[in-house]
Amino acid sequence: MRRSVDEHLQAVLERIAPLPPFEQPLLETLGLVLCEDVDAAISLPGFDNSAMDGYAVQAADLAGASEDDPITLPVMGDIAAGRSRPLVVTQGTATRIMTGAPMPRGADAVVPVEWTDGGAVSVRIHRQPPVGNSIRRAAEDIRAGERVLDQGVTLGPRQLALLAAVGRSRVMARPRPRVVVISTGAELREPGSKLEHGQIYDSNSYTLAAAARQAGAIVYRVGIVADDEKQFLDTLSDQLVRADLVITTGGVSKGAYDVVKEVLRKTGTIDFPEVDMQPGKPQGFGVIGEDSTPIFTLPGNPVSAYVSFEVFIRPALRKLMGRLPYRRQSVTGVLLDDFSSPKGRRQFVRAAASRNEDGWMIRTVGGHGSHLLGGMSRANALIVVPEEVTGMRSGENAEVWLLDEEAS
Ligand SMILES: Nc1nc2c(c(=O)[nH]1)N[C@H]1C(S)=C(S)[C@@H](COP(=O)(O)OP(=O)(O)OC[C@H]3O[C@@H](n4cnc5c(N)ncnc54)[C@H](O)[C@@H]3O)O[C@H]1N2
Ligand code: MOO
Repeated sequence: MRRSVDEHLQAVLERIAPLPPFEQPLLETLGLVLCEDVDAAISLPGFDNSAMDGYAVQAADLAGASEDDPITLPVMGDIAAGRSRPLVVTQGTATRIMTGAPMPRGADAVVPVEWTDGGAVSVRIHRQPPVGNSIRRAAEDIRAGERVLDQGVTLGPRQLALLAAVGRSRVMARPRPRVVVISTGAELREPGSKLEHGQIYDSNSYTLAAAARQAGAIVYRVGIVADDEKQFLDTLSDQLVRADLVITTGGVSKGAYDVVKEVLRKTGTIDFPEVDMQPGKPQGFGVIGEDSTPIFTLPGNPVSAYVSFEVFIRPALRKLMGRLPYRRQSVTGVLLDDFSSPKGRRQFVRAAASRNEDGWMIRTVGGHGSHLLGGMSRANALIVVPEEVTGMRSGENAEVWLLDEEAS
């Protein structure tokens, strides 16, 4: 089976439904999509309060106060922030007040401490405050009952600030997808262990676990499963209970030991198309197990696995989370290198994109080989070369995806 990139992406997204929302503790919802309209239960501020450390007064008592002609008032008490018993300021008196403390009845202005001698028993004031000076009014920010957040927004630090301020400890949000990452291959060893000739360290499970976590998922990196049919199936069925999505790498091309494909083909619920792209031609996607959990079987070559994540899995994760848009931010920039591209396949070329006063400048990094991790580590972008294009030259405009940017 052959598919274009767009056909395969469409086939993937058709099988993925957003996860049902549930109520979660506030901090857990960072980066998640809010699934309720939130109306404020209280006003902000909840009461008139002081914007400054100083003295609550009746402004009329200070008419004419100046450096040359200060006015002294007796200080009747102290109001710290958090005080709930109301005080009263009567004519001809002052009360010391701290920032955020409730305004005492009778007072109509706050004199900042800088306009005074700072006295605790009596205070000498050398400037006249206008009525209302340094008072933060009840409800001037948010009115009780007002709609403060609409469902569909992605929750970030600023939105969490507001939710906490109006008293919400939990909100309805679409949860993080739980993603299981499995590497297959007899040649694979854990980083930190000793390699024999012919063995390599498993990097793909780290790439994919990190990429999925960055996309907002909770990740279980299972690590390495040897090319053994029973072990692979046992691992998979063990892991399915905690997965909203499974990713495997390796074992999907035409090798004699391509276990993943051999085993999963038998389920009949997973397609193994050749997708017209480079890298990332051998793809697998379908559903597995009682809950029809989506599973991606990515090619083992490290760059192919990573590019496949960006092209297919990141959009799938964003759909599970209900987050639009599915794609990375893409920009057009000026190419600084020449390269060729296979006809009929969409090529994703590792590149370094930087911005100067003329716009985005795009330089390719490393070679085209799907095993070249050095160049990939220096890339921050992928040049997207359309199927019909067979080469690009320095000076041409190119579309790139910025790999460190969220699209908004
Ligand atoms: N005769 C053909 N051979 C290959 C074809 C083809 O069409 N005909 N396609 C090539 C392409 S394109 C790709 S991509 C790979 C896909 O291979 P598999 O998915 O079967 O993966 P493996 O054979 O297991 O591994 C390929 C390569 O990647 C290394 N690898 C695997 N897993 C990891 C890992 N977890 N961390 C780091 N590196 C890993 C593995 O050692 C191999 O070098 O097939 C081509 N062959
Ligand atoms: O298509 Mo493979 O994924 O290029 O190296």
